[in-house]
Amino acid sequence: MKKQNMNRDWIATARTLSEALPYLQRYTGATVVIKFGGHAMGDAEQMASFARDIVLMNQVGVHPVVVHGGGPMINDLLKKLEIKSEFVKGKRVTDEATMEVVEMVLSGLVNKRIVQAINNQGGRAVGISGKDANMMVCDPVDPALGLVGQPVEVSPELIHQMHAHKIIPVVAPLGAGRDGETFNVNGDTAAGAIAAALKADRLLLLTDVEGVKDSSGAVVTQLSPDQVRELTDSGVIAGGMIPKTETALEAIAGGVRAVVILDGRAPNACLLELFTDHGAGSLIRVPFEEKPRKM
Ligand SMILES: Nc1ncnc2c1ncn2[C@@H]1O[C@H](COP(=O)(O)OP(=O)(O)O)[C@@H](O)[C@H]1O
Ligand SMILES: CC(=O)N[C@@H](CCC(=O)OP(=O)(O)O)C(=O)O
Repeated sequence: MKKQNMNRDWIATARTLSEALPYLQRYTGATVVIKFGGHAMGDAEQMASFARDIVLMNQVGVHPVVVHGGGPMINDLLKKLEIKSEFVKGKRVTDEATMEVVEMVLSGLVNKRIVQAINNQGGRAVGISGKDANMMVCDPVDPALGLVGQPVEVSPELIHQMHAHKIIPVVAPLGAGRDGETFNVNGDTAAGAIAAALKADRLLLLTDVEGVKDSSGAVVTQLSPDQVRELTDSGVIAGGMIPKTETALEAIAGGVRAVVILDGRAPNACLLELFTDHGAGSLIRVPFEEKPRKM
């Protein structure tokens, strides 16, 4: 690279850092829940990049909570074990044999991989599931789905304690039943319920598309709950995007300030969203008189 170009890069980097100041100030002390979906996890490098963003966020005073998925990893192990699995409206029909695999993969493999990635970047992450300290108590969603749980009581105390001890919680989406059962909870649903219990400032749903797309395929950068309902009713929001936008609406109704659906595979997606003028993905919140979304 020519010396002149290198200087230009450094100047751009310094400008980005300088422009981050108001955002750093805005998010100091804020609680940000990040749902890290199985499709967003990618390879070791993407995992390391995600972990670095989380550690940086924490370093500048944000209280992050990572809630993860792991659907593709559960599918892989079920396939190896020759256990058939099917989904109804985005939720896995979960019998006892499937539940054992789900817990093994989510609380074991996936949770520990994320914890280790964050700790490798200098963070202090501890892995838990919604069962720990009875944090997320669930009822069955529908008898036809077996052990799929709907969170009915989320107690944020354990997470507050972890933050007070400068620990980054990494939460596997499993719930405790009232009769000692273990429930499989959709990762988006779990993240929304936890974000609502914490009255989080932001819920970031990391997925494998740039954001919510309209009928022409363009990403909509800002949406009100009413616009989300219109896009769902007209069938533009479909498939795996439905649980995400449903989660967004429920989280907002539950006291979360705003929800962003963004591409977790994009480098530094979380930092771009929180700390730059650009933002990323689709921001969903109740509209109020304010300057337009940063873009
Ligand atoms: N209007 C829409 N805008 C964006 N994506 C949509 C839309 N409708 C459906 N989708 C689909 O939703 C998918 C995201 O859901 P999913 O694959 O379940 O994500 P994850 O595994 O990250 O939880 C996208 O890859 C896309 O195919
Ligand atoms: C009830 C239900 O469907 N649970 C999900 C939990 C994992 C998940 O949500 O993973 P992603 O976020 O990667 O899709 C499942 O069994 O696949």
